[in-house]
Amino acid sequence: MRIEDYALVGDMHTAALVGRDGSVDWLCLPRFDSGACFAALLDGPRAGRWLLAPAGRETCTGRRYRGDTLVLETTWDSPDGCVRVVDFMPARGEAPDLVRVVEGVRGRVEMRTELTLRFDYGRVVPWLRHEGGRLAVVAGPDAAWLQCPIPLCPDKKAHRTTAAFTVSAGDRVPFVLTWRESWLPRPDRTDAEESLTATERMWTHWLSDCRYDGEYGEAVRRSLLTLKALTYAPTGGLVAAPTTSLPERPGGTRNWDYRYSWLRDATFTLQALMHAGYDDEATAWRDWLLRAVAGEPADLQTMYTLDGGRRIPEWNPDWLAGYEGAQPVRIGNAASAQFQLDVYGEIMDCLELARDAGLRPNDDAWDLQLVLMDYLEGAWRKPDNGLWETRGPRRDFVHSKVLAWVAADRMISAVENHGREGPADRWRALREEIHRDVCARGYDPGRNTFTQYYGSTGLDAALLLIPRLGFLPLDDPRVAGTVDAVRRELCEDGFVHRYRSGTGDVDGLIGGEGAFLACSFWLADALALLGRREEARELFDRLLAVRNDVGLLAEEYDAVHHRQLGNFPQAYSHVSIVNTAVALAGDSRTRRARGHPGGS
Ligand SMILES: OC[C@H]1O[C@H](O[C@H]2O[C@H](CO)[C@@H](O)[C@H](O)[C@H]2O)[C@H](O)[C@@H](O)[C@@H]1O
Repeated sequence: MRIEDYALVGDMHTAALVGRDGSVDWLCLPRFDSGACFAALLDGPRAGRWLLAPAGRETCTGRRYRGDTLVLETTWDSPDGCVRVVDFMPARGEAPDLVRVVEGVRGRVEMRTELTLRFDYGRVVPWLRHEGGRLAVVAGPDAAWLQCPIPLCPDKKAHRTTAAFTVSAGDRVPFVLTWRESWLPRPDRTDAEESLTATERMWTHWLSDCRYDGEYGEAVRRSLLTLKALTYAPTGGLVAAPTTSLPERPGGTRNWDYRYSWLRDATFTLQALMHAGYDDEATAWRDWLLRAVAGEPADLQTMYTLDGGRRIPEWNPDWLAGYEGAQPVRIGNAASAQFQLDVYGEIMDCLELARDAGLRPNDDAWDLQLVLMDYLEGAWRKPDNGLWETRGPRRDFVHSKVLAWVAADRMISAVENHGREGPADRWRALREEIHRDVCARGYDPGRNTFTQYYGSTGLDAALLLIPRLGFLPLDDPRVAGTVDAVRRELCEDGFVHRYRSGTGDVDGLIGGEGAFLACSFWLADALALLGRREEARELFDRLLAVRNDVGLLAEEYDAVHHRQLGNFPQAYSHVSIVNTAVALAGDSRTRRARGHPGGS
């Protein structure tokens, strides 16, 4: 399956990817960052999957989400008959369920199912047994239970279960797979039909609070649902994506684990949620942030586990061949130990935005900001790994320094506009100093553009954020100059690359990558802010057209082969859909671009 052949179902603790062939090829249980029990995505069926489809048929003829929900309908239609599989994960009760209901629509259709559970990312082959009218699949700490009304044929040698059955028009055949710790008694039975009604109602109800009513409603609503699905309900933490190691170039090595909560990605998400009227979710994330980053400011991480934990060691499950052979597969993420200067600015920006939007105040926020700002005053000159998490030498990335400016600017704003107490004059002087430094060392007057890092002539799509961040007034020629330079030098068929990659000079990684979708949306935002709305709209429409048939986007796009690349679905990309749609609607809650305090 291509990456865009998958759709997402989830229960806000974890999520599954369902292919157009009716196979669930990715599912980590019990939460996003647990071991996968279906890892076929990264190694084919032997690593675990659950196929449920008409016998002898490959891909479906159509699929869609039911209305504004995460209930997926996959349909196979042929002259002989029509059948639908309805997939969803009910809101988490005592144990996670994946429910699949086969609906006979027309005629008679021969169906088959094949359930291959492999715990720990395909490594652990469990035992199968029948217990209490259900199939039990057990190994080590994991147990899964399958409940269905048809006879199953466990293949004890191959350690998988198959079944063949026929559905006629009007038939409904429910399957429920439930996970539980192996030492606990078997879970209560789940009523598939009741769960279906409740799940539909839950998503529809959640989305009914959406305040966006612009022309891009369908794309915004699907993106909001996706972001909600990527949020870990117990803590408010958000995964960057529910997958690991979907390559940023076919067969390449840029394969990363995104099942963690990045401060940067989540900050953008907070903006999107607030734009759409989801203040409760935004508050939950703000409070997650304050818990996660409490501690020594020098120990601030760029990403945390879903509950705010800090240890995310990176390792390779070498038994997995990788998506279409892309090696290595990575679990964990070594970028968690990097120094990324921009994160401080993103935190300050996000907390100030929360104040501007009138989110319920949190007493700890300002104390934390004071401590972080103290640290930043001494640290902003240090080279860092940048927002792209380069694994090459640390540099003085211009975007990182701009974000240090943002940190000072938002602290001053909190004093000036929200009555917070702090050394505003000192911060004003710092803001001025950073501004001067960036304009002197990070700007190429010959080409009228900011550059990627001090001393480099390369460009960086992160510079597209300059207008939105308010670092310079919108009519400053350096702003349009930078936007046009990025467009000229980093675009491929209209899609924006993060920077020129491939040689290892910047990021220490050999081999290029696709166009980065979030950056492409940032170009649309920048054009809109510069008043070039038609260009912005045209680009936005092109980007929306790249979404798959159920409205989902990965991290990157291969503009040559027209394929999605990288982890999927990616919060960064969906956040960008919401933020750009709001920018195009000219929503007043889209702050920024308000000037250039602290420099010229
Ligand atoms: O390209 C190298 C880096 O790629 C990943 O980082 C990217 O994803 C993050 C999560 O969405 C995002 O915050 C960051 O800006 C992106 O560059 C990967 O996680 C890194 O380990 C890797 O070095």
